[in-house]
Amino acid sequence: MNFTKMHGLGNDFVVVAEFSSVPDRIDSLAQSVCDRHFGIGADGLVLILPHERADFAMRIFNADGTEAEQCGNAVRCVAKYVFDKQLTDKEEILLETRVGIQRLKLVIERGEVAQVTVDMGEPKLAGREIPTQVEAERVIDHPISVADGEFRFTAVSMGNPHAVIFVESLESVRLHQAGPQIETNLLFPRRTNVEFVQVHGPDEVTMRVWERGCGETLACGSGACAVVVAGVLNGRTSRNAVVHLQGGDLQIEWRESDNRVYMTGPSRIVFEGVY
Ligand SMILES: N[C@@H](CCC[C@H](N)C(=O)O)C(=O)O
Repeated sequence: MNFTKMHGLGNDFVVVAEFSSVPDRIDSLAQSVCDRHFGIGADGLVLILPHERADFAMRIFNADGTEAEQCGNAVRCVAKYVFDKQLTDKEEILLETRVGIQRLKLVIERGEVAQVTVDMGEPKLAGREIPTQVEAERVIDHPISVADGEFRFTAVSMGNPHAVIFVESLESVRLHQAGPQIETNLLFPRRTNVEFVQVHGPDEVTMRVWERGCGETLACGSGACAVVVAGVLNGRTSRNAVVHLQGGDLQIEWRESDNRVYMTGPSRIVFEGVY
C-alpha cells in the first residue's frame, strides 16, 4: 500500500489514495498503520476516494480503528494532497465526508497549497452525543463529575462530538487523567472529544485536546471550531478568533450571516512510503 505521511499542525495522518472504496477490516488496518512502535505512527488513517457528486471523498479512521464523522486537519491535508500531486488544478474543491459535501478554498504559494479555508458546516448544539436527560435542550455550561474532579462543559457537534471546558489556566489541567474519564463518561454514548480552553481575550484562546479514539493530539480542527462556538455561546469569545494549539494556530470564524464555521490553517507532506 502506497502512503503519504501528512500533518495539520502536528495532528498526523497516514494518507492513502489508492483504494476505490473502503477496504474490509479497515479498523485493524488503521490500528496497525497508526501504531507508533510497530507501524508508521499517526493519529489517524485517511482514505481519499473517488466520488460521483464531489471532486473527491474522504474517510477518516482514528488510531483505535473507529471511524470519525469529521476531521478538520485531515480535510486540509486532503486539499494539499490532491492539488500538490496534480490530481486536480481546482483552487476550490468539493469534498464528500461523513458530514456531507465540504467546500475547501486553497491558498496557493509557489505552486503548492500553503493554507486551506474549510467550510466546516453549521454547528449543532443538540445531537446524539448530548446526554439523554437533556436531549431537547442546548447543553451549555453543564456540570460533569469524573474521578479527576468537577468540570462544566458545553457540548458542540461539528458532525463529531466535542465537550468544551473553559478553565482559568491550562497549567492545572491533568489532560491524561481527566481527558479519558470525560471521553468515556456515560453522558456521551458515542464518547466525545474533549477540549480544555484558556481564554486570553475575545479574539484569542489556547486549547489542549484529548481526542476520542487517539488520546492527546497536537491539534484538532473540528475541536477548534467547537471551541469558538462554545466561546460565543458562553459570552467568552467573539465569532472570529485565533486558536492556539500545541502544534500551531488556526483562525476560526463562526459566521453570523450563514451560521457556518470556517477554519483556516496549513497542512504539510512529511514523507512517503510503501506499507
Ligand atoms: N483531529 C481531528 C478530529 C479527528 C476525529 C476525532 N478524534 C473524533 O473521533 O471525532 C480534527 O482535526 O478535527
